[in-house]
Amino acid sequence: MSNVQSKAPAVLVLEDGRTFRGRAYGAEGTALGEAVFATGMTGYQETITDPSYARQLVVQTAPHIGNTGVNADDAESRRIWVAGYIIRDAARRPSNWRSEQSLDEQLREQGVVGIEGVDTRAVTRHLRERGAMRAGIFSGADAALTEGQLLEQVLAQPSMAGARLAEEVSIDEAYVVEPADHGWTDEPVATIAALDLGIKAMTPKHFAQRGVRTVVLPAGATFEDVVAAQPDGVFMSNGPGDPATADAQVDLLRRVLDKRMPFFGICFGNQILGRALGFGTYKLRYGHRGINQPVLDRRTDKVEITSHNHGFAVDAPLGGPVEAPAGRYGRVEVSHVNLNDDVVEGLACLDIPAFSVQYHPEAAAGPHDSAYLFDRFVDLMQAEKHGAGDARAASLLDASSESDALARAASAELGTHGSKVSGTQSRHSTTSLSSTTQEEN
Ligand SMILES: NC(=O)CC[C@H](N)C(=O)O
Repeated sequence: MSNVQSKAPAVLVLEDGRTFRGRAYGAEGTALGEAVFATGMTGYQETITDPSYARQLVVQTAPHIGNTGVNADDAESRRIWVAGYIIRDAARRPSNWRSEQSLDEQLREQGVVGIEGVDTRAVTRHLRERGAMRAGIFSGADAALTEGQLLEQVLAQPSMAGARLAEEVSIDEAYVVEPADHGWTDEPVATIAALDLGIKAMTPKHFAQRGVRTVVLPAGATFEDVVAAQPDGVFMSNGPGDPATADAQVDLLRRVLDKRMPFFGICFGNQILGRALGFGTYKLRYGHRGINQPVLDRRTDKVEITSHNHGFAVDAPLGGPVEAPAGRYGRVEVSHVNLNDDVVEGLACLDIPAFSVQYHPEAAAGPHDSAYLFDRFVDLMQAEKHGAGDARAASLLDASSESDALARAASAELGTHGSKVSGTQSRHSTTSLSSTTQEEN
């Protein structure tokens, strides 16, 4: 097997000077990016092909990687996007009936530098304490330089804060995903314009399975492009980089909201809605990346186990509804909260048809608990189309008056949860939703 031959030395260098030695995995050379850890026990192929990981060196906490190989169906986009890959034990031999290639081969083919044989638990603990940071993987001849020289390269790269990357991973030409492509046999129920900021393939699939046509537009699409798709609703996807740089998309979304077009956003899309409504965003210390994050839907009081990949979050108040700081969109409330650290995981507007979540209802990989959000968007578009928008707003209002009570009940229960660890990432650690942490992840 090709990965058995690959034993050149490799080193991971973090920006604070800590180094970890291992062996080359995938392509040999240099990879620079932000070191982050992902806790999913499955789904490595979906992880590496998620465009939101652009310019990141991903540490997998699952110790065995590559066991089931890779195949064309499970890729979430057209290529691998992680800038580098850090693992403990590489499978010597993929074993699965769906496997078409080994992961090691595919990383080589696409020129992605990795490192194996690293104590990924130690790397993860370090990043958890010190925060995600700039790093480099150097293998083969590149690993022969002195640690000082390698560190210099690590420090010469820009940091993730301030990075504008969505345009780099997006498409050049619009395309359409038809419901019929995914088994829908009736007439389409709606059309949406979806801004590809790093969209995952599973997202339009979810829409298609509900009868929705998705017109996927490049990240730089204008309001006129959106209108030309004649959409019943607008969607903004997940994507890499710092949401503070997404001014063009924030402006576009404001025009969408001004026209009262129904809106749904996922991850980067949630951060853009947050900004359009007038909230700020901030960088989390180490972020949420994995497939087992507990999130409370405050409208239903249900806890979902969810898929995450974000390093930034919206800075919005966790209490009841507030007037959107931007002034012209009425009231908004935090609809979803992460139960590990109180980070804002969703926003719901009460007076306009718009909502979003910070996590990944499309899963891929991950649990399917949150797929109801796609149904919620279809319902929202139908309600607007049939002039039932006011009734919808009223029903949201009812739900929101319940949500304080729900949050209090959740808080009482969480009080017995016994948190002990340093460092929540949230700006809201003193609020009523308790101060639990990310210990279990
Ligand atoms: N998956 C995403 O959309 C991530 C959004 C943003 N790049 C963040 O890290 O928070």
